[in-house]
Amino acid sequence: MKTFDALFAELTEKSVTRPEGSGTVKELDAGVHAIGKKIVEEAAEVWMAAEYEGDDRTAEEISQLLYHLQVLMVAKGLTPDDVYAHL
Ligand SMILES: N=c1c2ncn([C@@H]3O[C@H](COP(=O)(O)OP(=O)(O)OP(=O)(O)O)[C@@H](O)[C@H]3O)c2ncn1[C@@H]1O[C@H](COP(=O)(O)O)[C@@H](O)[C@H]1O
Repeated sequence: MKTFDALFAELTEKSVTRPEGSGTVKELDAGVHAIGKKIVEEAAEVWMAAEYEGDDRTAEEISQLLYHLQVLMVAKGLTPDDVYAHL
């Protein structure tokens, strides 16, 4: 089981070490515009899953949305604390 903070640490490290085959590195290289489109796409999938696909699928789609939000955070140099400050 991975937490939000553990995933963020993993993605931050990958952005620095840039390992071969990392989807995160590929997405970071695609840029903020492309990441933003993934976020919108995943948000729609969360909505559809919540309405029509049950709790497991909804949780899975939420995890994917959180992942893409974290990639955007890394791309923009934002930390979880920057976000938590607004909660
Ligand atoms: N949690 C995730 C995660 N959630 C979602 N995704 C990506 O988001 C996509 C969402 O799947 P969809 O089926 O909705 O999208 P799709 O349209 O079929 O896929 P694409 O054609 O858009 O890639 C997946 O294909 C993954 O590319 C993730 N990619 C990576 N992680 C974790 O991030 C960490 C680093 O991953 P790498 O950088 O790939 O090593 C690892 O711990 C991974 O488990």
